[in-house]
Amino acid sequence: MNVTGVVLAGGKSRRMGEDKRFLTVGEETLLARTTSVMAQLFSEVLVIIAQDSPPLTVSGCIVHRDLIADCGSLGGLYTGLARATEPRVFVVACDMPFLNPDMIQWFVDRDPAADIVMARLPAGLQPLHALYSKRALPVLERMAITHALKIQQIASEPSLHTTVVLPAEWGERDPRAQSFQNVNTPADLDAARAALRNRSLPQ
Ligand SMILES: Nc1nc2c(ncn2[C@@H]2O[C@H](COP(=O)(O)OP(=O)(O)OP(=O)(O)O)[C@@H](O)[C@H]2O)c(=O)[nH]1
Repeated sequence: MNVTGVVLAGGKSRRMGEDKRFLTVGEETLLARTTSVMAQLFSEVLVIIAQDSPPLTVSGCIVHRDLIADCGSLGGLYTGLARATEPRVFVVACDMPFLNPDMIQWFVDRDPAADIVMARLPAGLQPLHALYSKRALPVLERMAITHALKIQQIASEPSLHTTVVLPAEWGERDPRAQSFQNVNTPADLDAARAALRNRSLPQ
């Protein structure tokens, strides 16, 4: 479908206090959960790690190091987009325990003419469950150079066509917005594990 899947996995996990990628939710680590959903959808899946990260191997994925250092998730997105062999990428964070393949597919199909497809949540735009075309690369590069690292700001870039998906649209598919949740703290991790246990209970 001319889209590369990108999983950002180069964060410092400061709020968690230990490397989030290898914490388990259910049977699998967060990194294995996210990459296995992406591998169901995309024939090329890239995992982007920090420049100073120890080596990492992820089954079925190609691992790249950040091309630019110290630019946080924006640097990871830039690297994924630059390294992708397809003209567009769908990017997620490695700490999203409830990625939904149908929802991702729906985002990918939502507006083939757009340079960016991003959800608006009640708290604001969610740039790490989003589609980007390579046309966004020069803008991301400029943002990195000027250290304007809030990826959401790309949505108001006049040279790019951004489609914002509103809660009224995605909410039909995922009323609890679980697709967009990420795990930052030990309390978030406990909540994700509890949500998974509740899901597996017979209704
Ligand atoms: N490749 C890459 N990914 C990053 C970088 N910084 C953050 N990420 C990823 O971007 C996503 C969101 O990161 P955050 O949760 O905001 O940051 P974090 O560093 O993981 O956690 P904190 O240290 O608690 O802020 C996660 O998937 C991170 O692994 C980076 O410098 N490079």
